[in-house]
Amino acid sequence: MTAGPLSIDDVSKTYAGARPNGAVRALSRVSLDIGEGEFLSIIGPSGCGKTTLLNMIAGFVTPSTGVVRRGAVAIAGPGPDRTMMFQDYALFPWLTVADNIAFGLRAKGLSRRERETAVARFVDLARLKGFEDRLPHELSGGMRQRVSVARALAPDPDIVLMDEPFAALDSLTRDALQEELLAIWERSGKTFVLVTHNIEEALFLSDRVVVMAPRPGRIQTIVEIPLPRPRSPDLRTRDPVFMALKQRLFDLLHDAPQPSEGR
Ligand SMILES: Nc1ncnc2c1ncn2[C@@H]1O[C@H](COP(=O)(O)OP(=O)(O)OP(=O)(O)O)[C@@H](O)[C@H]1O
Repeated sequence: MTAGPLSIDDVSKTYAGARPNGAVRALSRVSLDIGEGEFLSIIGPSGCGKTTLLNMIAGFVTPSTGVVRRGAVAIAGPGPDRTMMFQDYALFPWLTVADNIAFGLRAKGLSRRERETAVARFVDLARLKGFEDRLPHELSGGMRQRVSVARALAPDPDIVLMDEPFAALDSLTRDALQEELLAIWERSGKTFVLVTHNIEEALFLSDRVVVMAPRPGRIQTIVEIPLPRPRSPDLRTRDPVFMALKQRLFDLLHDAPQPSEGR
C-alpha cells in the first residue's frame, strides 16, 4: 500500500492542443511537498493550472517533465489511497444516497455487511439519516454535496482532493459545509488538498495556502496560516489575524505578475 507524504518535484505540463502551434504550457517547474494530515489549499486566477496540479496528484494527468511521488513511489495513475471530489457532485443519478456512498466500497472488495456498516457511519457523519433511499435529484444542492463528501471518504483514502467542491452553493450552505469539512478533517487525520477561488474558504480551512500565477502556471508564493485549531466559524468575521491574511492573499492575487511567456 502506498503511503507517506506527497512530493511534487519540478513538474511541468504542456498540453498539445488541437491546432498546430496550439500547445499550452499549463504548469512550469512546480515543486511542492504536502505533509501527511495537512490541509492545503491552492488558489490563483483562472487558467493558472490548479486543476492540472490536482489531477496530477490524483493520477489522471501525467507530468510532461518532473515527477509526483507518494512517499518514495512515483504516482503513475489513480489509486485507492487518493480520491477526488468535484464541484458538480459527480453522483450517479440513478443510485440512491446509500448506493452512491457504497459505490467505492465495492471496488475495495468489502463484504455486504462491512459495506453496510461503512455506509451507516458516513450517512451519520454527513447528516443524511432518513435520506438513505432518496435519489440525488430529490436532494438540495447542499445535501448532494454532503453525499459527495461521504462518498469520497467512505473507502477510507489517505488523501482527499477537492476541485471547487462548494462553488455551486449559496454562501450560507457553503459556510456550513466548510465547517463540517473542517470537523471531518480534524477527526480523520487525512491529507486534504483543496482548489478554490474563494480566499476566505482557503484561509479558514488550511494550514498553508499555495498562491499560483498564470501563463505559464507556477507557484507564486506559499502562505502559512498560523491560526490556531480547532477554528471557530466567527474567525471569518472577527479575527484580526484572519482579516490581515485575507488582505494579504487578496493583494497577492491582484498583484499577480503579468504574462511573461507562452500562452
Ligand atoms: N486537456 C487539456 N487540453 C488542452 N489544454 C488544457 C487541458 N486542460 C487544461 N488545459 C489548459 O491548461 C491551462 C490550465 O488549466 P487548468 O484547468 O489546470 O487551470 P485552472 O487554474 O484550474 O483554471 P480554472 O480556475 O479556470 O478552473 C489552461 O490554459 C487550460 O486551457
